[in-house]
Amino acid sequence: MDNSVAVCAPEKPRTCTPYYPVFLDVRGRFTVVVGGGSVAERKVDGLLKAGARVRVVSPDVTAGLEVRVNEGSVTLERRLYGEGDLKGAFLVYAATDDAAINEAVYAEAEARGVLANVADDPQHCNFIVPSVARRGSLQFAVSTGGAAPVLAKRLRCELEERYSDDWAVYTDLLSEVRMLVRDRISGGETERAAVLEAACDLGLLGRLRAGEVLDAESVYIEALDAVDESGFKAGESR
Ligand SMILES: C[C@@]1(CC(=O)O)c2cc3[nH]c(cc4nc(cc5[nH]c(cc(n2)[C@H]1CCC(=O)O)[C@@](C)(CC(=O)O)[C@@H]5CCC(=O)O)C(CC(=O)O)=C4CCC(=O)O)c(CCC(=O)O)c3CC(=O)O
Ligand SMILES: NC(=O)C1=CN([C@@H]2O[C@H](COP(=O)(O)OP(=O)(O)OC[C@H]3O[C@@H](n4cnc5c(N)ncnc54)[C@H](O)[C@@H]3O)[C@@H](O)[C@H]2O)C=CC1
Repeated sequence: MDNSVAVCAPEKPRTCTPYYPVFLDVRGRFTVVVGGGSVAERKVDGLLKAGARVRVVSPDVTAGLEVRVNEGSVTLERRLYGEGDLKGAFLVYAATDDAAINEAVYAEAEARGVLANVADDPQHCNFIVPSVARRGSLQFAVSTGGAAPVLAKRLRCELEERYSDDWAVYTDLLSEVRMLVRDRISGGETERAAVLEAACDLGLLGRLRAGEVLDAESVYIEALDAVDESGFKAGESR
């Protein structure tokens, strides 16, 4: 596999920024979205799904955002953006239809050392927003590095079709098995990984779909047996 850093051809600089992907914990964090159109609404929805506190600054908002405001999940400053609006923000989104305002929002964010996303200008984004498919703890975030957002969306839709909701149940089950492995297997990472790999080879998803009731304890034992059979010493006291 080629691990080299993407090198931009000078004539095509924007399509090959080597973005660094992360999953941020924004629960309870204060975020500001400037603008109230459909793009702002999409960014707000993503933030709410992740548990952020959201303030929207915009003289008008979409019907969808109005619902969010009325139900109390978003606070709205129903006015134009003014310098100082980003104070205390953890993340900032500039999503107005006015390029000069978006630029001013970016400049204030920069001055405050806050990460900013600018909807109409990938060159002035500290981060871009991926297309996301969620299945409980399992998340797929797709980015084209700003090259073709519609492709990111297409791939997200394909992932949603390919990975049904039972993947969330399967992921939770593996998480519980992992807790048991961590508590009980005294060996090193290699021993623990072997049991967890074995758990992944038990066809659990198909069995869950077939209606089998599986609990972490029984899966743990089964995985341990599979490892024992393969001759590996898990170093565990059962
Ligand atoms: C760089 C980035 C910055 C950012 O927004 O973070 C950016 C930038 C721009 N998008 C533009 C247009 C469109 N964007 C979408 C859709 C989405 N755009 C999203 C992200 C991103 N868009 C970031 C890069 C993501 C990546 O790496 O690929 C998604 C994934 C996530 C989200 O927004 O939540 C979400 C799909 C969510 C989903 O459904 O899964 C559609 C389609 C649609 O709306 O159905 C169109 C119309 C078609 C078209 O023009 O391509 C324009 C031109 C504006 C103009 O011409 O005025 C710019 C500006 C520019 O490229 O210069
Ligand atoms: N990144 C992305 O995913 C996409 C980006 N875009 C770009 O995003 C921008 C916004 O797109 P839409 O939501 O469709 O636009 P829109 O025209 O529906 O909404 C713009 C919003 O900004 C508000 N606004 C305007 N001036 C303001 C100010 N000074 N202070 C606060 N709010 C202000 C308006 O009241 C309105 O609510 C456009 O520049 C568009 O080119 C468009 C499509 C996708």
